[in-house]
Amino acid sequence: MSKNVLVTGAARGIGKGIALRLAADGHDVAVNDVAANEAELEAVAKEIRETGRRSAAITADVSDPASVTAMVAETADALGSLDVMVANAGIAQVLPLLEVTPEDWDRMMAVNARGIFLCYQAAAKQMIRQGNGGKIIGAASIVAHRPFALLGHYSASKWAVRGLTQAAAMEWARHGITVNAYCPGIVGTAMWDLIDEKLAESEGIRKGQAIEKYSNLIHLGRVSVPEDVAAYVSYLASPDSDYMTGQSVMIDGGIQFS
Ligand SMILES: NC(=O)C1=CN([C@@H]2O[C@H](COP(=O)(O)OP(=O)(O)OC[C@H]3O[C@@H](n4cnc5c(N)ncnc54)[C@H](O)[C@@H]3O)[C@@H](O)[C@H]2O)C=CC1
Ligand SMILES: CC(=O)C(C)=O
Repeated sequence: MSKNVLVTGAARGIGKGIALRLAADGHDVAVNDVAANEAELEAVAKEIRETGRRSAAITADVSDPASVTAMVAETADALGSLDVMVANAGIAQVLPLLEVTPEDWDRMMAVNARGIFLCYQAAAKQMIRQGNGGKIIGAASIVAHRPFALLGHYSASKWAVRGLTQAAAMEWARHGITVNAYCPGIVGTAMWDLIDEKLAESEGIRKGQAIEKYSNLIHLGRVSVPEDVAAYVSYLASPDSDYMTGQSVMIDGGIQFS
């Protein structure tokens, strides 16, 4: 059955992959990103419309409460309801914990923890008003289970998502809303380009070597692509996952066992 979906951080990377997969599954999909990425976001919405599904491109900063409320209202206006929220937007920063400033910490938490919380909460309020339940899905990470050195404050923000996902699942179950998170390992996106570059700088190695080093720990033998994550989100958005809530599952090629 076709559902009305909103995916944040969908101008590129994993969010774009999820938006295109959910459209291919037969859903109508509104997409969000920051205003600076409006052109790329519009291109994703156009690509979705070309598949025959409805879409809307909504620029908003997910760390801003008023913008998130407006984004959810705009999605419900454009598509008729909000049935599935994919709170995907996130940022990363490579820095030793001894050098993380309070401002670095606050920026990380503002987008990755508060932003996910605001999206979860605004979506839940909308779904409760609609009265038909819903599915809320958030971006955590393998580092929400097993932190990576030099990604300390990023890891903390993803542990926050994992805890929030469990608490929200408990509180909103009575409204028929399930809440789950996805925990990718290493996905070849702009985010990992940046991580690789910064790790290379800090370890005095060449660009490309850091991701190579981490890739050697992946039992399935390759870095993942957004489609790997999107396939799991497709399941979370489908009725097949109706009895699953509060989970933060790793899609990591087995790197967790290294
Ligand atoms: N790439 C990876 O290896 C992994 C990524 N993740 C998580 O998956 C999610 C997506 O990551 P990628 O696609 O790799 O990153 P990316 O950097 O390629 O894309 C993230 C998108 O989110 C948008 N965004 C950032 N801040 C925003 C804000 N305040 N409001 C609205 N949009 C905002 C960016 O503009 C960008 O388009 C993130 O939450 C990330 O932490 C988790 C585990 C691994
Ligand atoms: C970006 C991220 O979450 C990892 C683990 O690389």
